[in-house]
Parts: sequence; C-alpha cells; structure tokens
Amino acid sequence: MRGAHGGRIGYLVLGSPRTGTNLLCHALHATGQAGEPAEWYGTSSLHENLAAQELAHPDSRPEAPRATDWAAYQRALLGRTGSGNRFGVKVFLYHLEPLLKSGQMASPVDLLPDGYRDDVRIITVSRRDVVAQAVSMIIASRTGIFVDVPGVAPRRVPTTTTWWREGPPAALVTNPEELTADLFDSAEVHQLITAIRRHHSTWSDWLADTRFPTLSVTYEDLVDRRESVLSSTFELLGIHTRAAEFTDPGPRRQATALNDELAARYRLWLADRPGAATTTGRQL
Ligand SMILES: Nc1ncnc2c1ncn2[C@@H]1O[C@H](COP(=O)(O)O)[C@@H](OP(=O)(O)O)[C@H]1O
Ligand SMILES: O=S(=O)(O)O[C@H]1[C@@H](O[C@H]2O[C@H](CO)[C@@H](O)[C@H](O)[C@H]2O)O[C@H](CO)[C@@H](O)[C@@H]1O
Repeated sequence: MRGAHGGRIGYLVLGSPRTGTNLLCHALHATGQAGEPAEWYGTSSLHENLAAQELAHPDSRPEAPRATDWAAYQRALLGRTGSGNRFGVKVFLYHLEPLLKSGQMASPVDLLPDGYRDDVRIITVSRRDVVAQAVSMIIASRTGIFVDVPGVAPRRVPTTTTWWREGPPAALVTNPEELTADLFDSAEVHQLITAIRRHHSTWSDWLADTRFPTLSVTYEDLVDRRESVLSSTFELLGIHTRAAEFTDPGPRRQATALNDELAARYRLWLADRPGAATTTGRQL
C-alpha cells in the first residue's frame, strides 16, 4: 500500500539480547525487501563508526557516543542498507539510553532516518524463559560469539557495556571450547534477569503511549512456530514473501549442555534465597 509517505516504512525491532533477534533480523534482511535491521546504534561499535565517517563529536566516547549530525549518519545507513522503501533497526535499551540521557534523541523513533518516521511499525522480541536468556548472555559475554551462521567464520565481539551491572566486563576467554560452569556466578545471572526485565518494562511503558502497529514475538514461538511468526512479521511490514516458501535457515542454535547446567545451578542458588526478587517485584 502506497500512502501519503510514498510507501516508506520505518521499523524498530525492540528487544533485549539473546531473544532470537539475529534469527528474526537475518530472515528480514534475506527477503531483500526489509533493509538490514542490525544494531546500528550498538555501543560496541557506534563511536568508531561515527569516527570513521568523521561524524564523531569531540566529546564522543565509546561508552557515550555523540554525533555531530545524526541525520547524516542515518542517511549513510539508508544508502547502504535501505531496500528503497523500508528501513529497520534493532534496538536494545542500552543502545538508546545514553542517547536519551544526553539529550541527543527524544524517543526511539529518532533512530530512524528522516522520511521513515511517519509510518512506523514495531516488532518487540522477548524470551519467555528469561533464565535461559540470561544464561545465554553470560556465556556470549565470555566467548564473544553472539551468532553462529553455518559457513560463516565466527566473529568474536568483546562486550564493552555491562548493561546488567556496574563495573568493567569480564575478559573474553582464550578458548571458548574450554568454558566450564565454575567460571560463572549465579548472582550475575540474577543481575542479568533483573536488567532484562527492565528492558522489557521500559519498551512496554513507551509503547503504551504510542499507537504504532506492533507485533510481539517471543523466542520460543520464533523457534517452534517459525513459519507463522515470519508470516505475521512479513505482513506487519508489507513484505511480499510467503513465509512457507522462505527457506533461508539463518543462524543456528548455540546453547549446549553448559547452558542447562548454568540454569540448573542458578535455580538452586535462587532456592536458597527466598527473598530474592527482580526489580519488577516478580519472583522467578
Ligand atoms: N535457528 C535457531 N534455532 C534456535 N535458536 C536459535 C537459532 N538461531 C539463534 N538462536 C538462539 O538465539 C539466541 C540469540 O539471540 P540473539 O540473536 O537475540 O542474540 C541464542 O540462544 P541460546 O544461546 O540460548 O541458544 C541462539 O542460540
Ligand atoms: O555492531 S555491534 O558490534 O555493536 O553489534 C553486533 C554484535 O552484537 C552483539 O555484541 C554486542 C557487544 O557485546 C552486544 O552488546 C550485543 O548484545 C550482541 O548482540 O554482534 C552481533 C552478532 O554478530 C551483531 O548482530 C551486532 O550487530
């Protein structure tokens, strides 16, 4: 449908890490009609990307990126990744908060290029099993391997922002194959769960004040009912690809027996602390 906005759609994938966002965003990119909804404001690379484009403000720092001209950054992204009439970005709360707190942006919509803010659609991605999510994150923060695409050599990305606790991130392990459960702390899994809940309650609060067409996706449905979730997602964005005919497998599952072991250890840890609750007041 081509409306008053020339059919241009801007969309935000609002999630938290380890909810299957790479699986979903890989599929959207692979349709060839949805641009490339990546972490364009990801704190591990935004400052460097701005600097490379001579758009970093003199005060810009890796932990607090600042652009001289966000519109120029967004125009460059659009030129590289736009599909013509759709532009998407994957956003985690810790990408956006420094930009909001420093007054550089006023809302998630400001992450979209000019011309893509009039018809905005939202996809939220969460994971019902938040313990599995937190365990997945704590492991990825030590391996640096956030995605496993068959045939693509894994890239190791150091975590620069420990959005779930104070202090510097733990170093990447030399050999990801040699990780053992003893290297992890259940108290940190608990901090991650608290931070994940805050991510999602912040997105919900923001969405409650908006009227954007919104689709809520869970990791579990994305994995178990992939065709149905992709079909709803394509429909939301007006993409003319039939989910049933969409065969690109995208990334594969990364969890191993270590994930189960850490989740079991965390549940035992929690059982010893009956008062432990997340900041949303909910006990697990
Ligand atoms: N094809 C697939 N099937 C099942 N899970 C997948 C998958 N591709 C990626 N994932 C999982 O999605 C999670 C990563 O989410 P994100 O892309 O948002 O960071 C990881 O969870 P686990 O580490 O629990 O397996 C990863 O393994
Ligand atoms: O562009 S970034 O490097 O900022 O983000 C890429 C990265 O994202 C993962 O690593 C981040 C660094 O710790 C982490 O904050 C984030 O939660 C992770 O998703 O790797 C991803 C997989 O290669 C990539 O999609 C993302 O663009």
